[in-house]
Amino acid sequence: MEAQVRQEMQALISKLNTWSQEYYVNDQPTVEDYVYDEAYAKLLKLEADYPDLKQADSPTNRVGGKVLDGFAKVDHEIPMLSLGDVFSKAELAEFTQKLAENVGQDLAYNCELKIDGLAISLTYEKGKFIKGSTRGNGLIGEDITENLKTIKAIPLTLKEPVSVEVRGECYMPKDSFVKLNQAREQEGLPVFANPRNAAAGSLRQLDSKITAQRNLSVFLYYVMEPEKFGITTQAQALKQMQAWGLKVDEHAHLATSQAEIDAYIDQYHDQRQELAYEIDGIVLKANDLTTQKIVGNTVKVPRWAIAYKFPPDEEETVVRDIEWT
Ligand SMILES: NC(=O)c1c(N)nc(OC2CCCC2)nc1O[C@@H]1CCC[C@@H]1O
Repeated sequence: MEAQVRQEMQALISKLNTWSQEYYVNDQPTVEDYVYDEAYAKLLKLEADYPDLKQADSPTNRVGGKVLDGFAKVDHEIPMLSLGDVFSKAELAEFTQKLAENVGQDLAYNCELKIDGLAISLTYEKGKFIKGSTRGNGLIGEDITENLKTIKAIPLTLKEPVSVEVRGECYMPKDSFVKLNQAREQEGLPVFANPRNAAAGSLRQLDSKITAQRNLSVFLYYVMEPEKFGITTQAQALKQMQAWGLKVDEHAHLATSQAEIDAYIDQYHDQRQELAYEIDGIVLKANDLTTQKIVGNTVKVPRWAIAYKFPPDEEETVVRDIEWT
């Protein structure tokens, strides 16, 4: 009997985890929501009837029971760096010009959208998600593992049993942000100023059941110790993370000229309204990881990457310029 129940549980878990990966990571669902919900309810019932048969990678483990009374601190052995900013294509060209002179050759740059969220770190041990934290001040962050486990875009188990730390951005999609603020207005609660603040507030909940309701998502953009996995470029790092089952923004583009970089900026400055999430610019990274190592970092930011920030939207400045007497 037990073996049969365990088998039924494992069948449900693998279907639910596959459907979750398709919907939340690949954004390509293959079943309707009610199919997922029915299977999830069946699994919950089985786990209630046979609690000691509950499996470790069951999706029901995503929403923990306990409410924390604080967040433990996490030491980032390798600091979580920030990014230097430029605000014009001219400044950006200066940056790439200087870097090319410094390195003695023209570089290929991996262009990525700059997701307007908050930086997080995820640690997997033999493919299992075991710890997640905020960037904090770059050296010390907060352990928010319980809250990150509720985010369905973060797989609890990778497709390969690798032990790796990855870093990325946690964000709240635009439509979730609008719905959340409408609900808060209904309840007479203060609304969030922007999706970034809403994501930060949602990740800092001591009760992970609240985080679970906030529809957060993530994009991963960094593999720690890439040489351990034979990764030699940033483009390859993104591909490898996707192969492991991690969510990576598909808008990245490898540019080999300033013209290509400028075209990428124009493309996404225009298209950003259509994106399901807010971006505040683009991030340029020297694609070759050996070059990154040679160029190195300052205390706060890498010398091999830069953020180009979009100018604030026109309508915003118009509002700001009006004398509100
Ligand atoms: N917000 C982003 O989309 C983003 C990105 N696509 N790529 C990076 O690369 C890191 C790697 C080393 C230093 C910056 N950082 C990003 O955001 C930074 C992280 C910390 C402050 C910014 O949010």
